[in-house]
This record gives sequence, C-alpha cells and structure tokens, in this order.
Amino acid sequence: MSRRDRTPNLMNVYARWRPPTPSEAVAGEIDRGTSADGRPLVSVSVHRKDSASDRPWSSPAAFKTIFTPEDDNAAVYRAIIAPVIPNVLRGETCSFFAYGHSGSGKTHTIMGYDFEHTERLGLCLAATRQLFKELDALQQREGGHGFGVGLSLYELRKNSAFDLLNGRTECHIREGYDGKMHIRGQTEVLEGGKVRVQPIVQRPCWTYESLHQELQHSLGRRSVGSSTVHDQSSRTHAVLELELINRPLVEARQALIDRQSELVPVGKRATDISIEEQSNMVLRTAEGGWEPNPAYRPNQARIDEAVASKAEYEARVTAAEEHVAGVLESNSHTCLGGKMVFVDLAGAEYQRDKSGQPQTAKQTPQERQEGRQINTDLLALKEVIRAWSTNQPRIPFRSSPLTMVLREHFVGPKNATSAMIVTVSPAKAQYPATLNSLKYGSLVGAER
Ligand SMILES: Nc1ncnc2c1ncn2[C@@H]1O[C@H](COP(=O)(O)OP(=O)(O)OP(=O)(O)O)[C@@H](O)[C@H]1O
Repeated sequence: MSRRDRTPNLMNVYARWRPPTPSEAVAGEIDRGTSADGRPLVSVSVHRKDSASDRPWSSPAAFKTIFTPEDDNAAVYRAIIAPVIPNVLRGETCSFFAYGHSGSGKTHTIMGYDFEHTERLGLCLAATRQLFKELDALQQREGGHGFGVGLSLYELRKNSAFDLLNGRTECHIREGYDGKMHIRGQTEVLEGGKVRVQPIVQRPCWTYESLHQELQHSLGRRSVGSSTVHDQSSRTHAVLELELINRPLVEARQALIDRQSELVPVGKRATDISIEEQSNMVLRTAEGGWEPNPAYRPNQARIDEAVASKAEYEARVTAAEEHVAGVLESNSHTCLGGKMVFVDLAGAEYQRDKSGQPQTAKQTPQERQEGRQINTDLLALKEVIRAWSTNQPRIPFRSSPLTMVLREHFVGPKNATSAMIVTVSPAKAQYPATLNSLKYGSLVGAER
C-alpha cells in the first residue's frame, strides 16, 4: 500500500489557556471565545481592545478542544493522553508536542513543575504512571513478562543534542548507512582498538518510582537563558521518550553496540591494508606523477584475509541487528517497543512587543542567533506535520535538526498518532505572540 492510499495520519491540535499571573490580571486580559457550531473541530477567536486599530481574529475550525485556565493537567491528560494509552500497549508510537511562546505553559503541561500531586503531574509522568499500572495488570493476568519503561531525555540546540541522563554530554546527530538518524554520544577507545560509540542513554526503569526519581533529577539539568518574554525560559527543545522494554531487548541492544565496536578496528585494518597495497603498486615519477611499479607483486592473500575478516565482523553486526528485530517481533506481547514521545518545544521567538518595538534588549547576540534557529526548527516542524498528516509522498524531514531527529517517530513500521498542544497566555501584553501561536496551531489543525 503506497503512502497515498493510506488513511491520513492523525494529528489533533488543542489549545490551552493558562491562568493570568496576578500582575497580568491587573494589566488586563484579552477577549477570547470558542465556537463549535456543531462541527467536530472548534475555532477560537481573540480580541485585544486596546486601540481602534485592534481587530478581532478568528481561527478556522482547527482545534479538537480548547482548555480553559481552570482545566488542570489531569483534565488535559484525560482528554489527550488517556485515549491513546491502548495504542502504545499495541506497540505503536504516539508523539505530543507543546508549542507556544515563552512562558505560555509548555513545560508546565508536558514535564510539570509539581512531581507530587497526581492531578498536577506533567503529561509525561501521568502517562508513565498509567503505563506501569497497565504493565502490572498485564503481569498479573498473564505473568512472566517483566516489562519496564526505557527513559531517554535530551535537549536539542542547533545541530547537537545534550543527553540529560548522561550529565548533559554533547551528542552529534548523524545519518546512518540505514538512512535512520542516530544521536551519537561519547566515543570510548577500548582494549584492542575497539571504538565504542554510545547512543543517547536509555535508562531502563522497572518501577514508576524509579522513573519518577530519574526524571525529576535530570530535569534539573535543563538549560535556561534569557528569552524575549521571561528570564527562566528553556532555550532548547526537550525531547522525552518512553519506550516499553524488557530485559531481552535491553541485552540485545547492548550486544549490538558491542558488535559494532568490535567491527571498527577490523574495518580500519582492512582499509589500511588496501591503501598500503595500492600505494606499493605505484611509483612517483620525476615529473611528480605516478607509474606502475613493475617490481611489486600485490599481496592478494593479505588483502583477502583482511576483507574476509571484515565481512565476518559485519555479519556479526547484522546478526545482532536481526536479533534486536527478532526480540521486538517474537515478543510474547505486542506492547514491546510501544513509544510515547513528548516534545517541549523551545519558546517561539516573537520579536516585537505590542507597540511594534523589538523585545530583545535583554538578549545576547548568541541568544538572538539561537532564537532564529528555534524559529527555523518550528517552521520546519510545521511543514513536516502538514506533509505527514496529509500523506504527502515527500516529507521534508531534512529541513532542520529537530525534524531529522523526530523522523523515526513519524515513519515507523506501525501506526503513529500525534497531537499538538498550543499553549497560550490571556495577558494583553502577550497578545501578538498569542495570536502567532494560535495562527500556527490553526494552520496545522485545519490541514487535516
Ligand atoms: N495551565 C497552567 N496552570 C497554572 N500555571 C501555569 C499554567 N501554565 C503555565 N503556568 C505557570 O506559568 C509559568 C510559565 O510556564 P512554563 O514554564 O510552563 O512556560 P513555557 O512555555 O515552558 O516557557 P519557556 O518556553 O520559556 O520555557 C510557570 O510558573 C507555570 O507554572
């Protein structure tokens, strides 16, 4: 079945109004309304009545639900996350994006700031809690599965990823020979010339409590800087992945890393021997060119032995890859490999305040440059979602590091579902940025 024949991918877009801060409430809120007219999707309208030139704006019907300032994280969880938990337990991938300007409530929604009260947990922890409940129930019903949740958490900034589960180690984003993107972490040179390149850390957690602790600890490592709106803004995209795992899968993946590291010195030796033999077969001429060396007989047996040895180690890597795929396929329950991906996007940079003046006075040149990269990433993401949700044959994943990294979550072997939560502030002072976010969300939502 070609991509064109498939039913469109599901991308629901939601908007969430955060409560005003006390000072924002004093300075005034914008008028806002919601209209459904019996359609499945609702439109949102906003109006700041500060001057005669302010016009009301209404979105097309694009939003699945508009959450009010009174809706807590638990209400958002029930509406967006709870319905897709069964998909994850079928081994599918579900991705969630929080989009909005700095200070609009993305981190509050996705990661959460309260790690204790159930109704205030961020969506990722509330989801983890439910996943562990489901896995425990599965264990009680069928016994013997031993499933856990693998946690990865990293930030993306320009072309690098920073692994929050590994002391913010800088990792590089590379395309592998298999066409997949890999985030490569530390390189270790081991005994015998083996080179082990660690992927981004996935911490296996076998209980909810251990994952909760790990997450709380690692979120403390997120970087902060100055944005146009508030000082403690996250200046990176944070990506949190939860994967349903078991011990055989963890062991199979570790064995693959070991086989890959064994291949490195063997491959290098084969290349060195080939270059050496080829160099011996020619001589430098007086004019600086090259001519065949009649006295040299290439040592074909040496070349063949090195090539055969490399082929043997490549076959071991292939066998290890097949073993990983085999563990995923032959598993006693389809949930293995099911994923939830939460992306807390860096605040979109909106360069003008309500009087049209730039708001970047507090920013350094580096922060301004980061702001431009963030906007490029967000534009690229919008185009990817637009192409993906309408089943276009070509999806522009290569447009930014963010979309390159997210590629595997959109194009997997199993179905993928996705949702975007546009977080917005009711403050009059943030009206231009709020309008910008709602326009972005409505473009994505109305495309479906
Ligand atoms: N729905 C909400 N209910 C209560 N408080 C909220 C809500 N949304 C946001 N807040 C509060 O507003 C402040 C800013 O929110 P948050 O840090 O989540 O913004 P952000 O969009 O992640 O910003 P940035 O992109 O700059 O990191 C926080 O103190 C947060 O707790």
